[in-house]
Amino acid sequence: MQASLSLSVSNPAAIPRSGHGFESSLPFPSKPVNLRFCGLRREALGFSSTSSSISAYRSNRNAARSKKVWASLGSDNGSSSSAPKSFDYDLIIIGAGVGGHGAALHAVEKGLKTAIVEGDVVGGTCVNRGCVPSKALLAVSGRMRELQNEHHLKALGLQVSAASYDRQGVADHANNLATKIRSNLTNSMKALGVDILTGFGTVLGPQKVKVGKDTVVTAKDIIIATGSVPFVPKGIEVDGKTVITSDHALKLESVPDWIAIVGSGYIGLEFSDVYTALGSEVTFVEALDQLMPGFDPEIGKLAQRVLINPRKIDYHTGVFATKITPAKDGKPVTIELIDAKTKEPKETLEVDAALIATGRAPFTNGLGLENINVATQRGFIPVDDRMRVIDSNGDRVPHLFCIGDANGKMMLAHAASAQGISVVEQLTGRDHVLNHLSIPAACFTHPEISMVGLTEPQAREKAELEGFEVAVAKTSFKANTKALAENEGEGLAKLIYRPDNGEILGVHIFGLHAADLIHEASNAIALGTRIQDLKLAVHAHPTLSEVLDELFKSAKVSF
Ligand SMILES: Cc1cc2nc3c(=O)[nH]c(=O)nc-3n(C[C@H](O)[C@H](O)[C@H](O)COP(=O)(O)OP(=O)(O)OC[C@H]3O[C@@H](n4cnc5c(N)ncnc54)[C@H](O)[C@@H]3O)c2cc1C
Ligand SMILES: NC(=O)c1ccc[n+]([C@@H]2O[C@H](COP(=O)([O-])OP(=O)(O)OC[C@H]3O[C@@H](n4cnc5c(N)ncnc54)[C@H](O)[C@@H]3O)[C@@H](O)[C@H]2O)c1
Repeated sequence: MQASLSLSVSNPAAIPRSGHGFESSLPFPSKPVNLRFCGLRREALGFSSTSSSISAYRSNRNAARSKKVWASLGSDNGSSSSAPKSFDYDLIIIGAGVGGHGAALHAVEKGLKTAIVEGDVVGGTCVNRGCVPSKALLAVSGRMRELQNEHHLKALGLQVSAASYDRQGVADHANNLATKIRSNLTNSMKALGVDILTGFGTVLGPQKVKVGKDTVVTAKDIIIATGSVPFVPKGIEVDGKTVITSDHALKLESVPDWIAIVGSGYIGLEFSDVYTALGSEVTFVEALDQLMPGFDPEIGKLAQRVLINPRKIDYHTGVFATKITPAKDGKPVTIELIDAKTKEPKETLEVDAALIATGRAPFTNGLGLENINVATQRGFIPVDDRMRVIDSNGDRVPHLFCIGDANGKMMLAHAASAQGISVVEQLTGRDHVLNHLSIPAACFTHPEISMVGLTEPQAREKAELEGFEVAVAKTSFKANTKALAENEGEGLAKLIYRPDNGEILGVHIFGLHAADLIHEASNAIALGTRIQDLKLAVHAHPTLSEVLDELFKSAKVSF
């Protein structure tokens, strides 16, 4: 079940094929271990290393609580002979992205003495090169789109003279937001007493981590949360100017007149929204037979009608971009395409720029996994459903967990964080298995797309295998007062469910604020709430949430 889910989110075509190189955005210059880190070692020996009395109090309290935690863990997590007898920390997390951050905050809340190791900057992909700056650019593209839509403005009785933008101003908005959120994340960890150790982390052996060149720290448990980097297929030359990945695109150093976007998944689609709003023409190159192959097909079709067809976007599907050469000496970027099935050469495109959005590769190089007999699978660290790392013999590695993009289960920020929280729950005495089918996903285009659970084809396949019936209910945004008041009636919500017992199998939404609306459905799946109970829930009028109210009410449950 989980395997098929992870494929639906992180498309199989995007998973790096073995032997393909990828561009790492994490060169990790080896940084000297900072003073803060040295202080932590003193703390481990009984000295207070923090200047604030609150932190000192928390640290002592954590240490006291952690003794209890260790005692309560029993022998299940048994350690190998080379394992240390006492520990600097209860928990060390390698990687301070959103996954590591979520795990760290929950760990200190639960009383664990916690350190987080970061080789670059706090916040990882999401904060510095992902969710955060991309959503800042999308906030701009949403407003530009609205201000440029005369028909829409006229329907609201508004008149606005030509909208324009300052590229550097837009870029600054994205960069400033990333800086602000990075600082929030750092401060939240410091305030709660998480020790931030700067340097590249390597697993030396059971319960032992090297930070930077030669500092060794020990912990009862270790979580690997080292994330991912853009995956660039072999044959594509990235110069960072005319052939770029999302790492470069988020800096918005230019807005090309014509840009090819290779890959029509989340990154491709969101950037097509940004670039077309800022005036670029976009050409999609997609290996599979349809655009947006990861979405429910009906939602994908609607998205194509609204997000692709009316915009300055054309596309080539069923083709691989095999060779891409950056612009040079007045010559354009060239993109050689081959038929995805026959592998016959097709055409060569000439464009101003190309954005490579062909998925992400786990960043697990240099982690020292060989020291603990763990072999990666296409770079991903194998884990079980409790995020416990599995070694080359198929056995659990005691005290070692991996969360987030590095395990490849679901490459989303909130999934990484939820996995981290789930691990901490286990470490502090409460067994917990995260239901990945309850984790929502959203694409922040205008309008937005969101989903949770299975697509209709996946649900029908499962139903056939397990022998139950599937039903589908739909509601349109056209019948929703709030959406019509906003002149945003284009939208659909779709519910896939079991009519025999009212179980929700999947919900897909395309429309205004779809990313916020999905949580009623995802929480219902997480908590096991059935449709017959949701039908009785009350929604404020007039709100967009009534789209889901109508959706649940229109389902025919024979329970
Ligand atoms: C353009 C873009 C937009 C996105 N938008 C969204 C979105 O809107 N919503 C969403 O849910 N997801 C989004 N994502 C995905 C999201 O960013 C990732 O799923 C998420 O960042 C994964 O978190 P993580 O903690 O596993 O890893 P990361 O965020 O990648 O963090 C890993 C951290 O580990 C550090 N590290 C790596 N190796 C070591 C080592 N050996 N020692 C020390 N430190 C190390 C890295 O420097 C990094 O800071 C987006 C991604 C991209 C690229
Ligand atoms: N809003 C969000 O939550 C959000 C936004 C951006 C990124 N992300 C995450 O980041 C990850 C990476 O996003 P992404 O869009 O790069 O990956 P993706 O897996 O969503 O899409 C990659 C696309 O590229 C196509 N492709 C692969 N190789 C190709 C080639 N050589 N030629 C043509 N097409 C090719 C694939 O068929 C697929 O459609 C995703 O797993 C996603 O979860 C999430």
